[in-house]
Amino acid sequence: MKNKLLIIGANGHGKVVADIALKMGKWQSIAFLDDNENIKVSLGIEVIGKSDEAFAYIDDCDIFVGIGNNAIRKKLQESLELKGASIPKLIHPNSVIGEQVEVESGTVIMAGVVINCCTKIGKGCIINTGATIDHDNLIEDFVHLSPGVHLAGTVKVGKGTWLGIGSVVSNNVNITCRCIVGAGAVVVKDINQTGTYVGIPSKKID
Ligand SMILES: CC(=O)SCCNC(=O)CCNC(=O)[C@H](O)C(C)(C)COP(=O)(O)OP(=O)(O)OC[C@H]1O[C@@H](n2cnc3c(N)ncnc32)[C@H](O)[C@@H]1OP(=O)(O)O
Repeated sequence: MKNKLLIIGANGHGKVVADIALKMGKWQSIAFLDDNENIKVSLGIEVIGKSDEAFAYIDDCDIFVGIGNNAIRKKLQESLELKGASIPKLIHPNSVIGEQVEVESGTVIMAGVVINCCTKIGKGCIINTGATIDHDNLIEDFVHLSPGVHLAGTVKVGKGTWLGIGSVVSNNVNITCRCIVGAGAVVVKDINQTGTYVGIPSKKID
């Protein structure tokens, strides 16, 4: 771990990420990179360059990708990993993490999240505000669980899948890779085909 943190992305999601990093109190200084030249300061934190400048900071800073889009976050994090960057995990002090929970690098766990025991969360995930993940879940890399998502016990969410705000998944359900589950959907059966699913019970629309 280094004593400076660089966050790529100074927009809405990046700001929430920075807020969590501030509350963790582990870094002496925090800065942003963002490709929008019009953003000079965000949340009172300076934007010091563009995202492709991140590699110049690898020796001095921990680097975290604060971008909500799963595919873009994956691409950036994997290119940083290849260059040997130190990528932290960010865990809000007001989240509740059970015993034998594993969380990998580049994942952010936001305020009010509850993760019950024996769950594994991969790298580069977003576990957004107030989501709950019950026991024995497997959340693969670069998944986004939006605010207020609830996963029952023994759920598996495949790589790059995005669960929309307030969606719910019943126990023992598997969702495959790169799916989108719409806001408020209820998933009661396995989703084996990549696509977009909405409604109660959820049905494929795309
Ligand atoms: C902190 C943060 O902000 S984190 C981000 C949180 N944001 C979210 O969770 C947003 C989740 N997004 C959604 O639910 C979106 O509606 C999506 C991704 C499922 C679909 O978006 P699009 O592909 O643009 O689909 P579109 O809006 O054209 O809708 C297609 C059809 O599905 C219906 N539909 C779309 N979303 C839903 C939904 N969540 N539940 C039920 N029906 C839905 C639409 O009414 C439309 O039906 P119609 O053809 O009969 O008119």
